[in-house]
Amino acid sequence: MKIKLGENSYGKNAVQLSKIIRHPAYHEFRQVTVNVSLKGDFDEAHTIGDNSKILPTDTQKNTVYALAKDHFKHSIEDFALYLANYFVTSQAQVDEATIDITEHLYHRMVFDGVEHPHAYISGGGEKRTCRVIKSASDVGVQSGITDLLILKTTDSGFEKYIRDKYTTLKETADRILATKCEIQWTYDKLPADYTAQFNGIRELLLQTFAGHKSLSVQQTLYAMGQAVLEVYEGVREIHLEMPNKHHIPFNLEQFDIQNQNEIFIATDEPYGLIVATVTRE
Ligand SMILES: O=c1[nH]c(=O)c2[nH]c(=O)[nH]c2[nH]1
Repeated sequence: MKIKLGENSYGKNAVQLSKIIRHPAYHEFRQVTVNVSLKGDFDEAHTIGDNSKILPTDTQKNTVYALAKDHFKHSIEDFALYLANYFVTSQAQVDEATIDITEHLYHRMVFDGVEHPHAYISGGGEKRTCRVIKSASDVGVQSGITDLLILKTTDSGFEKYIRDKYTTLKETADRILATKCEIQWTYDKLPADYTAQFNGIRELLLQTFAGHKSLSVQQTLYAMGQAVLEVYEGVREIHLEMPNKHHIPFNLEQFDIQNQNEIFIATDEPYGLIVATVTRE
């Protein structure tokens, strides 16, 4: 029986890096989680235990910290591009490097309308993400947002769906729409300023969600993706995952109280999960 090694990669996951950028009048604080993954000529490490082409994952982790000193100044995409390029160009046996970065967001505290110079508050659970895949001849960049928890209290319904013998769901023309989005997009044209474009896309996603008269999560998801592709010509496609975080009207009639769409029970599980990629023809 012939056995051979299939596709393989290795690297360091969950490298936790914080950085202070010290300006004279204020500090910038950044906190990121970095994953490094390398593909290349690593067959013999697997088949005969020859580690001569293995850059230890411990060294990969150290490299992230060392390069952050001078090269993590702007967007996570810029830093990921630098790291990926470093691993591909400095290690002959590495054919492809994948760098995933998740940025934990903080905002400067604001007192009487003035930003504090060095005190921060968490931006909530929302995180900015990117993935760079770099080979000698090619580079792919993906940007995104995860754990973006958004909710609207009206302009959402769900009606006229299939009804069969197992259907118990009541139709509603006015429900809470809540979701925790995970969104990624890829580029036909890489932006000069990833952060400016990220902020613009995030705002447009939120505006579309807020303004949409939703007949379903599916329709709102598509409208959000469509808006981004219409406004940002350099974006190739956008992938959205939107769990339906149900808030179900609570039965107050059992206490002879009328529930006029005011009191709900939030249920975490099970939850609907709506997923789509919106792309260009
Ligand atoms: O927006 C929705 N889409 C569905 O597919 C679905 N299914 C369901 O039970 N509720 C909802 N809501």
